[in-house]
This record gives sequence, C-alpha cells and structure tokens, in this order.
Amino acid sequence: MISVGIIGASGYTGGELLRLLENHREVEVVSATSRQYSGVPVSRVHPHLQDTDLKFEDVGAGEIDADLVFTATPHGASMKIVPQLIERGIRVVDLSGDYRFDDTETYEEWYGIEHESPLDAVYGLPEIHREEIASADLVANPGCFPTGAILACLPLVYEKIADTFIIDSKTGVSGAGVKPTALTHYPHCSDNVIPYNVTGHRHTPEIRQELSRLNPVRLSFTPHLVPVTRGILTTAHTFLLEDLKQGEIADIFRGFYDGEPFVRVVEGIPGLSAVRGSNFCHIGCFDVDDNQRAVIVSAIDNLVKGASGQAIQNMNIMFGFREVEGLDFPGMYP
Ligand SMILES: NC(=O)C1=CN([C@@H]2O[C@H](COP(=O)(O)OP(=O)(O)OC[C@H]3O[C@@H](n4cnc5c(N)ncnc54)[C@H](OP(=O)(O)O)[C@@H]3O)[C@@H](O)[C@H]2O)C=CC1
Ligand SMILES: CC(=O)N[C@@H](CCC(=O)OP(=O)(O)O)C(=O)O
Repeated sequence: MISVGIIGASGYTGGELLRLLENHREVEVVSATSRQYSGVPVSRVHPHLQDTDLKFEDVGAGEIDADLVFTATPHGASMKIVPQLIERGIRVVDLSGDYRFDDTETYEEWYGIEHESPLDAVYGLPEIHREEIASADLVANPGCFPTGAILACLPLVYEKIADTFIIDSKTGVSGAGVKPTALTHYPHCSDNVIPYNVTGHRHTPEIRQELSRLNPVRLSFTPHLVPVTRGILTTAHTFLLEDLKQGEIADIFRGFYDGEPFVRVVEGIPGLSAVRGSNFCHIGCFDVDDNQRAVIVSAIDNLVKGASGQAIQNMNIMFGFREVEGLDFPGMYP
C-alpha cells in the first residue's frame, strides 16, 4: 500500500484521479489539494464521489507527505511545484506539459513561457517508455491529443512504412478543464465543430518528438472542438511508402500492440462511446485508397487514457503493481 497526494484535485483530471483510485487496492489518497475549496468536502465539488471522507486542503508541495504525488495542475504551475516534491524524495507523475520535452527550447517556443525549473523526466507513454517509467522519479504524463495520435501512427513509423502524417483530431469539451472560456461556452460550442490552433497547437512538437525517436517524421496536426463531454477521435492520414492492403496494415498493428494491456485493434471504425470512462485506446479503419493513402482512426477518453488513467497506469509501473490495477474495466457504450 502506498500513500498518494493529488495537487489540483478540484479540477477535471484531479476528480478523475479520485474516481479511479477509489477502486485501486494498493493506494490510499492522503491529500487532495485545492486553493479555492480548502476545507470543503470532496463530494461537494465532485458530486459522483459520495463515499469519500476527504476534504480539500490548501497545502503546498512542502507539506504533503506521500510516496507519490500527481500534479494535476496547469502548465506553468507544475514547474513551480514539482521540483520541491522531487527534492523531498517524493515520486511525481505530472499531468501538465511542463516536463514532456527533451529540450527546454522547444517547450519555451511552443508554450510561450520561460521554463524556470527543467528536470530529467521520462515521457509517460508506456507503449514506448515502459522500462524507463519503472525507475523514474518524475514521469511527464502525455497530452491527451498526443496519446491518441502517437498510438495511431507509431506502428507505421517503427515498421518504416510511413514518415509523413496529416493528423486531424476531434475533442470533447472536458479537455479544456473545469474553467469555462469563450471557446467552451455552451451557445458557442454546442451544435458546432470548431477547428482551433489549426497549424500551431502546442501538441504538434510533442507528437513529433515521440514519433521521431527512431526516424524523423513530418506531420501536421489540427484539433477540433466537438459538442461531447469526453473523448478524442483522431483520424491520421498517410501516403504509405510500400504497397500494402488494409488487412496487412491491420496485421502490423495487431502484431505491434500484441500484449499491450490498454490498446485494442478493433474491427471497423472506432467510436468515442466504446472507450468512454475507460483507459482503452481503440485503433481501427486501416482503409487504403488507389493512391496508397492509408487512414488510421483512434479513440480514447481524454480524461482517462488521455490523462488520469494513463497517470495511474504509470504509477502502477513505477511501483511494480499490476499495470491494470484500478483500471481493468471496459468503456460505457452506448
Ligand atoms: N482535461 C484534460 O482532458 C487533460 C488535461 N491535461 C492537463 O492536466 C492538467 C490539469 O488539467 P485539468 O484537470 O483539465 O485542469 P482544471 O483546470 O480542470 O484543474 C486544474 C486545477 O489545478 C488547480 N490549480 C490551478 N493553478 C494552480 C496552482 N498555481 N497551484 C496549485 N493548484 C493550482 C486548480 O484548483 P484550485 O484553484 O482549486 O486550487 C484547478 O482546479 C493541465 O496541465 C492539463 O493541461 C492533460 C491531458 C488531458
Ligand atoms: C478542448 C481543449 O481545449 N483541449 C486542450 C487540451 C490540452 C490538454 O489537456 O493537454 P495539455 O496537458 O498538453 O495542456 C487544448 O487544446 O489546449
């Protein structure tokens, strides 16, 4: 049994960590922080969590005693919190973008802020970095779009069958966090599909970094906001470097992800509702046209495999628990 703290527990990914950890047999949540709800019962802010006695507390990184802390805080905030935890010997899974990049320059260029505390971290996509995650003190949990996009393209890159991708993703509104904005205001985003940051989204270099670990990859990434609460559906297009049929591509994906506990190669086209609430990534389609354009589709829940579920998967790997502990249940279709 380990003790766990959650900094930023009043937000959406913090709430999802609390929900998922209720069924984790190796973890006790000892601290859930919030500055605005200090002293308020967790169940008041997260109404689905009625069986916890936890109250939010406004404590900083210097006061939390735990074996591991999840920092479910915005980018820019995590870099002020994580170093103190690491100095105190507490292992950390950070859900923000602050520690995802190999080099500080790329972070500063795409996030537009100075990084005041770079640290060594392991990029927390278990399908690529499982061994390094196991011994890491700081795991940088991947972004939600990068999780779906990287998993949709990775087998083709590793098998040297493709090196250029056009990636088009549709995201649910919970990806924007608990605070409403003009983009996420109901009259604006309901009955609507809204492309945003069409060539400049900060997840572009993150996807490129991880897909280019073996061979350099060129890509374009465009997110769209759609009126659903949870989920990211990614459609990745590529012109294959080899003449392959749909069934052959599907076999490559099945072989590549064989044994992966949370990736499923599915018949037909994946849908958001099949993964909702779960840590699964469904991948499918694999259609190829006369020009050797292949289309791969992936579906994840942005708050689970795209954030808190993957963070728990990483914690399980770090502490030698069963990788699926607390996460081995299917989605909520329909
Ligand atoms: N939503 C998603 O689908 C995904 C989110 N992420 C990333 O995970 C992180 C959390 O996201 P999400 O839960 O959506 O965000 P939210 O905005 O919903 O929640 C973040 C919480 O962090 C707390 N917080 C904000 N600033 C600070 C600070 N300076 N110090 C301490 N606590 C702070 C706030 O609580 P309070 O004000 O009460 O203290 C807030 O409720 C972000 O970095 C986000 O980019 C990653 C993948 C997917
Ligand atoms: C709908 C919506 O706004 N989505 C967010 C997803 C960001 C996210 O959650 O990822 P990071 O941890 O990298 O910030 C966005 O596009 O910025």
